[in-house]
Amino acid sequence: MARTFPPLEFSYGSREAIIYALCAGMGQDPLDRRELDFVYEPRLKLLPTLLTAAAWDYRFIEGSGIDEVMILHGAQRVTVHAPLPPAATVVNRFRIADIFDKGPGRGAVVVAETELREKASGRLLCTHLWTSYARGEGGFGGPRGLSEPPVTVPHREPDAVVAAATTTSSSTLYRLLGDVNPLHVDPDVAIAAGFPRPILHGLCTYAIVSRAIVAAACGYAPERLAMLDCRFLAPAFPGDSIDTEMWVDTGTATFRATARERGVELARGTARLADSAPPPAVSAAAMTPA
Ligand SMILES: CCCCCCC[C@@H](O)CC(=O)SCCNC(=O)CCNC(=O)[C@H](O)C(C)(C)COP(=O)(O)OP(=O)(O)OC[C@H]1O[C@@H](n2cnc3c(N)ncnc32)[C@H](O)[C@@H]1OP(=O)(O)O
Repeated sequence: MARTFPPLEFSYGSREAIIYALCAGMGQDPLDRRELDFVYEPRLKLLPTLLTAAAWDYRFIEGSGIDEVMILHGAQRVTVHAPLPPAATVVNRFRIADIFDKGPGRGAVVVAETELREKASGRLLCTHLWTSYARGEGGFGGPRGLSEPPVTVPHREPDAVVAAATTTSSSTLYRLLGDVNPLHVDPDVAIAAGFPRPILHGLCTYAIVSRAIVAAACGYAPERLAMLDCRFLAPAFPGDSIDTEMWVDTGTATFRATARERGVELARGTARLADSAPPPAVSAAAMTPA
Protein backbone atom coordinates (compact mmCIF):
# COMPACT_ATOMS: atom_id res chain seq x y z
CA MET A 1 0.00 0.00 0.00
CA ALA A 2 2.88 2.36 0.78
CA ARG A 3 4.68 1.64 -2.45
CA THR A 4 4.96 4.62 -4.79
CA PHE A 5 5.13 4.52 -8.55
CA PRO A 6 6.72 7.21 -10.74
CA PRO A 7 4.17 8.71 -13.17
CA LEU A 8 4.00 7.12 -16.62
CA GLU A 9 3.53 9.04 -19.86
CA PHE A 10 1.91 7.91 -23.06
CA SER A 11 0.68 9.59 -26.22
CA TYR A 12 -2.35 8.83 -28.35
CA GLY A 13 -3.93 10.14 -31.52
CA SER A 14 -6.42 9.15 -34.19
CA ARG A 15 -4.74 5.80 -34.84
CA GLU A 16 -5.22 4.62 -31.24
CA ALA A 17 -8.75 6.05 -31.14
CA ILE A 18 -9.71 4.13 -34.29
CA ILE A 19 -8.19 0.80 -33.17
CA TYR A 20 -10.03 1.21 -29.86
CA ALA A 21 -13.34 1.93 -31.61
CA LEU A 22 -12.84 -1.12 -33.86
CA CYS A 23 -12.19 -3.29 -30.78
CA ALA A 24 -15.36 -1.82 -29.27
CA GLY A 25 -17.35 -3.17 -32.22
CA MET A 26 -17.75 0.05 -34.16
CA GLY A 27 -17.60 0.30 -37.91
CA GLN A 28 -18.97 -3.21 -38.48
CA ASP A 29 -21.81 -1.85 -40.64
CA PRO A 30 -20.19 0.09 -43.51
CA LEU A 31 -23.43 2.02 -44.13
CA ASP A 32 -23.77 3.29 -40.55
CA ARG A 33 -22.60 6.90 -40.75
CA ARG A 34 -22.91 7.46 -36.98
CA GLU A 35 -20.31 4.76 -36.33
CA LEU A 36 -18.13 5.97 -39.17
CA ASP A 37 -17.54 9.08 -37.04
CA PHE A 38 -15.49 6.92 -34.65
CA VAL A 39 -13.34 5.12 -37.24
CA TYR A 40 -12.71 7.75 -39.93
CA GLU A 41 -10.23 10.59 -39.41
CA PRO A 42 -11.98 13.53 -41.12
CA ARG A 43 -14.70 13.71 -38.47
CA LEU A 44 -13.28 11.65 -35.67
CA LYS A 45 -15.11 11.31 -32.35
CA LEU A 46 -13.36 9.57 -29.44
CA LEU A 47 -14.89 7.07 -27.04
CA PRO A 48 -14.43 8.65 -23.57
CA THR A 49 -12.96 5.41 -22.16
CA LEU A 50 -10.13 5.29 -24.71
CA LEU A 51 -7.39 6.02 -22.17
CA THR A 52 -7.99 2.72 -20.33
CA ALA A 53 -6.26 1.03 -23.26
CA ALA A 54 -2.88 2.72 -23.02
CA ALA A 55 -2.94 3.45 -19.28
CA TRP A 56 -2.76 -0.14 -18.08
CA ASP A 57 -0.07 -0.41 -15.45
CA TYR A 58 1.01 -3.75 -13.94
CA ARG A 59 4.01 -2.47 -12.04
CA PHE A 60 2.37 -3.27 -8.71
CA ILE A 61 2.41 -7.00 -9.55
CA GLU A 62 6.21 -7.05 -9.93
CA GLY A 63 7.74 -7.92 -6.57
CA SER A 64 4.33 -8.23 -4.86
CA GLY A 65 4.39 -12.02 -4.69
CA ILE A 66 1.15 -12.20 -6.69
CA ASP A 67 1.15 -14.93 -9.34
CA GLU A 68 0.57 -12.77 -12.40
CA VAL A 69 -0.89 -15.63 -14.41
CA MET A 70 -3.74 -15.91 -11.90
CA ILE A 71 -4.74 -12.25 -11.74
CA LEU A 72 -7.96 -11.25 -13.47
CA HIS A 73 -9.55 -7.91 -14.06
CA GLY A 74 -12.46 -7.70 -11.62
CA ALA A 75 -13.95 -4.29 -12.32
CA GLN A 76 -13.24 -0.95 -13.94
CA ARG A 77 -14.58 2.53 -13.44
CA VAL A 78 -13.79 5.60 -15.53
CA THR A 79 -14.91 9.03 -14.35
CA VAL A 80 -14.65 11.64 -17.09
CA HIS A 81 -13.60 15.16 -16.07
CA ALA A 82 -13.02 16.73 -19.49
CA PRO A 83 -13.56 15.72 -23.12
CA LEU A 84 -10.52 13.97 -24.58
CA PRO A 85 -8.42 16.10 -26.93
CA PRO A 86 -8.10 14.51 -30.41
CA ALA A 87 -4.44 13.78 -29.63
CA ALA A 88 -2.36 14.30 -26.49
CA THR A 89 0.47 13.19 -24.28
CA VAL A 90 -0.97 12.05 -20.98
CA VAL A 91 0.61 11.75 -17.55
CA ASN A 92 -0.73 8.79 -15.59
CA ARG A 93 -0.35 8.78 -11.78
CA PHE A 94 -0.98 5.42 -10.14
CA ARG A 95 -1.58 4.46 -6.53
CA ILE A 96 -2.88 1.42 -4.71
CA ALA A 97 -6.09 2.49 -2.97
CA ASP A 98 -7.05 -0.75 -1.15
CA ILE A 99 -6.16 -4.42 -0.81
CA PHE A 100 -8.75 -6.84 0.51
CA ASP A 101 -8.35 -10.41 1.71
CA LYS A 102 -11.25 -12.66 0.73
CA GLY A 103 -9.92 -15.56 2.81
CA PRO A 104 -7.70 -18.65 2.46
CA GLY A 105 -8.16 -20.45 -0.86
CA ARG A 106 -9.97 -17.42 -2.25
CA GLY A 107 -8.71 -14.21 -3.77
CA ALA A 108 -7.10 -10.91 -2.91
CA VAL A 109 -8.85 -7.84 -4.32
CA VAL A 110 -6.46 -5.04 -5.30
CA VAL A 111 -7.98 -1.63 -5.99
CA ALA A 112 -5.81 0.91 -7.81
CA GLU A 113 -6.63 4.48 -8.70
CA THR A 114 -5.07 6.42 -11.53
CA GLU A 115 -5.34 10.07 -12.40
CA LEU A 116 -4.77 11.08 -16.01
CA ARG A 117 -3.77 14.62 -16.95
CA GLU A 118 -2.99 16.22 -20.28
CA LYS A 119 0.75 16.91 -20.09
CA ALA A 120 0.68 20.22 -21.97
CA SER A 121 -2.06 21.89 -19.89
CA GLY A 122 -2.05 19.89 -16.66
CA ARG A 123 -5.82 19.49 -17.13
CA LEU A 124 -7.40 16.50 -15.38
CA LEU A 125 -9.00 14.34 -18.09
CA CYS A 126 -10.25 11.34 -16.15
CA THR A 127 -9.77 9.13 -13.12
CA HIS A 128 -9.73 5.37 -13.38
CA LEU A 129 -10.47 2.81 -10.67
CA TRP A 130 -9.02 -0.62 -11.45
CA THR A 131 -10.09 -3.64 -9.43
CA SER A 132 -7.98 -6.76 -9.87
CA TYR A 133 -8.87 -10.15 -8.48
CA ALA A 134 -5.76 -12.19 -7.63
CA ARG A 135 -7.01 -15.77 -7.49
CA GLY A 136 -5.55 -17.89 -4.70
CA GLU A 137 -3.88 -14.94 -2.94
CA GLY A 138 -6.39 -14.65 -0.07
CA GLY A 139 -5.51 -15.53 3.51
CA PHE A 140 -2.68 -13.00 4.04
CA GLY A 141 -4.45 -11.43 7.02
CA GLY A 142 -5.78 -8.22 5.49
CA PRO A 143 -9.23 -6.66 5.88
CA ARG A 144 -12.03 -8.43 4.04
CA GLY A 145 -13.60 -5.22 2.75
CA LEU A 146 -17.24 -4.73 2.01
CA SER A 147 -19.13 -7.49 0.28
CA GLU A 148 -20.20 -5.70 -2.85
CA PRO A 149 -22.45 -7.76 -5.09
CA PRO A 150 -22.78 -6.69 -8.73
CA VAL A 151 -25.67 -4.28 -9.46
CA THR A 152 -29.04 -5.83 -10.17
CA VAL A 153 -30.78 -5.04 -13.45
CA PRO A 154 -34.47 -4.03 -13.61
CA HIS A 155 -37.16 -6.72 -14.02
CA ARG A 156 -38.40 -5.41 -17.37
CA GLU A 157 -37.41 -5.65 -20.99
CA PRO A 158 -34.26 -3.62 -21.78
CA ASP A 159 -34.69 -0.25 -23.49
CA ALA A 160 -31.96 -1.14 -25.98
CA VAL A 161 -29.69 -4.01 -26.94
CA VAL A 162 -26.46 -3.33 -28.82
CA ALA A 163 -24.68 -6.23 -30.51
CA ALA A 164 -20.93 -6.44 -31.07
CA ALA A 165 -19.29 -9.30 -32.92
CA THR A 166 -15.81 -9.99 -31.59
CA THR A 167 -13.52 -12.09 -33.78
CA THR A 168 -10.97 -14.76 -32.94
CA SER A 169 -8.30 -12.07 -33.39
CA SER A 170 -9.94 -9.37 -31.22
CA SER A 171 -7.38 -9.83 -28.41
CA THR A 172 -4.48 -9.70 -30.86
CA LEU A 173 -5.84 -6.40 -32.13
CA TYR A 174 -6.59 -4.99 -28.67
CA ARG A 175 -3.07 -5.73 -27.37
CA LEU A 176 -1.63 -3.35 -30.00
CA LEU A 177 -3.04 -0.58 -27.80
CA GLY A 178 -0.66 -1.50 -24.98
CA ASP A 179 -1.93 -4.34 -22.78
CA VAL A 180 0.38 -7.18 -23.75
CA ASN A 181 -0.70 -9.63 -21.03
CA PRO A 182 0.02 -13.05 -22.65
CA LEU A 183 -3.15 -14.49 -21.06
CA HIS A 184 -5.05 -12.98 -23.99
CA VAL A 185 -3.02 -14.49 -26.82
CA ASP A 186 -0.78 -17.33 -25.66
CA PRO A 187 -2.61 -20.68 -25.32
CA ASP A 188 0.03 -22.08 -22.91
CA VAL A 189 -0.39 -19.13 -20.53
CA ALA A 190 -4.19 -19.37 -20.80
CA ILE A 191 -4.10 -23.09 -19.94
CA ALA A 192 -1.76 -22.40 -16.99
CA ALA A 193 -4.35 -19.85 -15.81
CA GLY A 194 -7.10 -22.48 -15.97
CA PHE A 195 -8.77 -21.55 -19.26
CA PRO A 196 -9.18 -23.73 -22.35
CA ARG A 197 -7.89 -20.93 -24.60
CA PRO A 198 -6.91 -17.25 -24.45
CA ILE A 199 -9.57 -14.97 -22.98
CA LEU A 200 -10.53 -11.49 -24.10
CA HIS A 201 -9.08 -8.50 -22.24
CA GLY A 202 -11.59 -7.30 -19.64
CA LEU A 203 -10.96 -3.83 -20.99
CA CYS A 204 -11.98 -4.95 -24.49
CA THR A 205 -15.34 -6.04 -23.05
CA TYR A 206 -15.37 -2.67 -21.28
CA ALA A 207 -14.80 -0.90 -24.63
CA ILE A 208 -17.71 -2.87 -26.10
CA VAL A 209 -19.98 -1.76 -23.26
CA SER A 210 -18.73 1.82 -23.58
CA ARG A 211 -19.61 1.89 -27.28
CA ALA A 212 -23.04 0.39 -26.54
CA ILE A 213 -23.83 3.06 -23.94
CA VAL A 214 -22.51 5.91 -26.12
CA ALA A 215 -24.58 4.60 -29.05
CA ALA A 216 -27.90 3.79 -27.46
CA ALA A 217 -28.02 5.80 -24.22
CA CYS A 218 -26.08 8.90 -25.35
CA GLY A 219 -27.30 9.10 -28.95
CA TYR A 220 -23.69 8.86 -30.19
CA ALA A 221 -22.71 11.99 -28.22
CA PRO A 222 -19.59 10.75 -26.36
CA GLU A 223 -19.49 13.89 -24.20
CA ARG A 224 -22.65 12.65 -22.48
CA LEU A 225 -20.86 9.70 -20.86
CA ALA A 226 -19.73 10.98 -17.45
CA MET A 227 -18.92 7.71 -15.67
CA LEU A 228 -18.85 4.03 -16.57
CA ASP A 229 -18.60 1.41 -13.84
CA CYS A 230 -18.36 -2.23 -14.93
CA ARG A 231 -17.91 -5.48 -12.99
CA PHE A 232 -16.52 -8.47 -14.91
CA LEU A 233 -18.45 -11.60 -13.95
CA ALA A 234 -17.04 -14.23 -16.31
CA PRO A 235 -14.35 -14.32 -18.99
CA ALA A 236 -15.25 -13.50 -22.58
CA PHE A 237 -13.56 -15.41 -25.39
CA PRO A 238 -12.41 -13.84 -28.67
CA GLY A 239 -15.14 -14.76 -31.15
CA ASP A 240 -18.05 -14.27 -28.72
CA SER A 241 -20.96 -12.15 -29.95
CA ILE A 242 -21.51 -9.75 -27.08
CA ASP A 243 -24.96 -8.26 -26.51
CA THR A 244 -25.18 -5.27 -24.19
CA GLU A 245 -28.68 -4.78 -22.81
CA MET A 246 -29.41 -1.49 -21.12
CA TRP A 247 -32.07 0.15 -19.03
CA VAL A 248 -31.93 3.93 -19.43
CA ASP A 249 -33.28 6.32 -16.83
CA THR A 250 -32.84 10.03 -16.19
CA GLY A 251 -29.11 10.57 -15.92
CA THR A 252 -28.21 6.88 -15.59
CA ALA A 253 -28.10 3.60 -17.45
CA THR A 254 -27.81 0.11 -15.99
CA PHE A 255 -26.39 -2.55 -18.29
CA ARG A 256 -25.62 -6.22 -18.67
CA ALA A 257 -23.33 -7.80 -21.29
CA THR A 258 -23.83 -11.42 -22.35
CA ALA A 259 -21.97 -13.81 -24.64
CA ARG A 260 -24.85 -14.67 -26.95
CA GLU A 261 -23.75 -18.11 -28.23
CA ARG A 262 -22.70 -19.39 -24.81
CA GLY A 263 -25.49 -17.70 -22.85
CA VAL A 264 -22.94 -16.50 -20.25
CA GLU A 265 -23.32 -13.20 -18.44
CA LEU A 266 -19.99 -11.40 -18.80
CA ALA A 267 -20.42 -8.05 -17.07
CA ARG A 268 -22.85 -5.74 -15.33
CA GLY A 269 -22.71 -2.14 -14.25
CA THR A 270 -23.95 1.40 -14.41
CA ALA A 271 -23.23 4.54 -16.40
CA ARG A 272 -23.84 8.15 -15.44
CA LEU A 273 -25.04 10.35 -18.26
CA ALA A 274 -24.33 14.06 -18.35
CA ASP A 275 -27.70 15.30 -19.63
CA SER A 276 -30.82 14.88 -17.58
CA ALA A 277 -33.05 14.07 -20.55
CA PRO A 278 -32.29 10.62 -21.94
CA PRO A 279 -32.59 10.25 -25.70
CA PRO A 280 -35.43 8.08 -26.98
CA ALA A 281 -34.55 4.43 -26.53
CA VAL A 282 -33.31 2.74 -29.68
CA SER A 283 -34.97 -0.55 -30.46
CA ALA A 284 -32.92 -3.72 -30.32
CA ALA A 285 -33.54 -4.43 -33.98
CA ALA A 286 -32.39 -0.97 -35.03
CA MET A 287 -29.17 -1.29 -33.10
CA THR A 288 -28.22 -4.83 -34.05
CA PRO A 289 -25.78 -4.87 -36.97
CA ALA A 290 -27.15 -6.98 -39.84
C1 LIG B 1 -4.21 -2.16 -12.30
C2 LIG B 1 -4.88 -3.06 -13.30
C3 LIG B 1 -4.56 -4.48 -13.23
C4 LIG B 1 -5.41 -5.34 -14.09
C5 LIG B 1 -5.02 -6.79 -14.00
C6 LIG B 1 -5.77 -7.60 -14.98
C7 LIG B 1 -5.01 -7.81 -16.26
C8 LIG B 1 -5.89 -8.13 -17.44
O1 LIG B 1 -5.09 -8.21 -18.63
C9 LIG B 1 -6.54 -9.45 -17.16
C10 LIG B 1 -7.87 -9.53 -17.76
O2 LIG B 1 -8.30 -8.73 -18.55
S1 LIG B 1 -8.82 -10.86 -17.23
C11 LIG B 1 -10.28 -10.76 -18.23
C12 LIG B 1 -11.40 -10.00 -17.62
N1 LIG B 1 -11.82 -10.48 -16.32
C13 LIG B 1 -12.46 -11.64 -16.15
O3 LIG B 1 -12.68 -12.40 -17.07
C14 LIG B 1 -12.92 -12.00 -14.74
C15 LIG B 1 -14.36 -12.38 -14.72
N2 LIG B 1 -14.80 -12.62 -13.35
C16 LIG B 1 -14.56 -13.80 -12.72
O4 LIG B 1 -14.00 -14.73 -13.29
C17 LIG B 1 -15.03 -13.92 -11.29
O5 LIG B 1 -16.03 -12.97 -11.04
C18 LIG B 1 -13.88 -13.69 -10.26
C19 LIG B 1 -12.79 -14.75 -10.46
C20 LIG B 1 -13.27 -12.29 -10.40
C21 LIG B 1 -14.42 -13.84 -8.86
O6 LIG B 1 -15.17 -15.00 -8.81
P1 LIG B 1 -15.20 -15.99 -7.54
O7 LIG B 1 -13.86 -16.58 -7.30
O8 LIG B 1 -16.34 -16.93 -7.76
O9 LIG B 1 -15.43 -15.05 -6.37
P2 LIG B 1 -16.79 -14.59 -5.73
O10 LIG B 1 -17.32 -15.71 -4.89
O11 LIG B 1 -17.68 -14.01 -6.78
O12 LIG B 1 -16.31 -13.43 -4.82
C22 LIG B 1 -15.36 -13.66 -3.78
C23 LIG B 1 -15.25 -12.37 -3.00
O13 LIG B 1 -14.60 -11.39 -3.79
C24 LIG B 1 -15.47 -10.28 -4.03
N3 LIG B 1 -15.33 -9.85 -5.41
C25 LIG B 1 -15.40 -10.63 -6.51
N4 LIG B 1 -15.22 -9.87 -7.61
C26 LIG B 1 -15.06 -8.60 -7.17
C27 LIG B 1 -14.86 -7.38 -7.82
N5 LIG B 1 -14.80 -7.30 -9.14
N6 LIG B 1 -14.76 -6.26 -7.07
C28 LIG B 1 -14.83 -6.32 -5.73
N7 LIG B 1 -15.02 -7.47 -5.05
C29 LIG B 1 -15.13 -8.59 -5.78
C30 LIG B 1 -16.86 -10.79 -3.76
O14 LIG B 1 -17.74 -9.74 -3.37
C31 LIG B 1 -16.60 -11.77 -2.64
O15 LIG B 1 -16.39 -11.03 -1.44
P3 LIG B 1 -17.16 -11.46 -0.08
O16 LIG B 1 -16.86 -12.92 0.11
O17 LIG B 1 -16.59 -10.57 0.98
O18 LIG B 1 -18.61 -11.21 -0.36
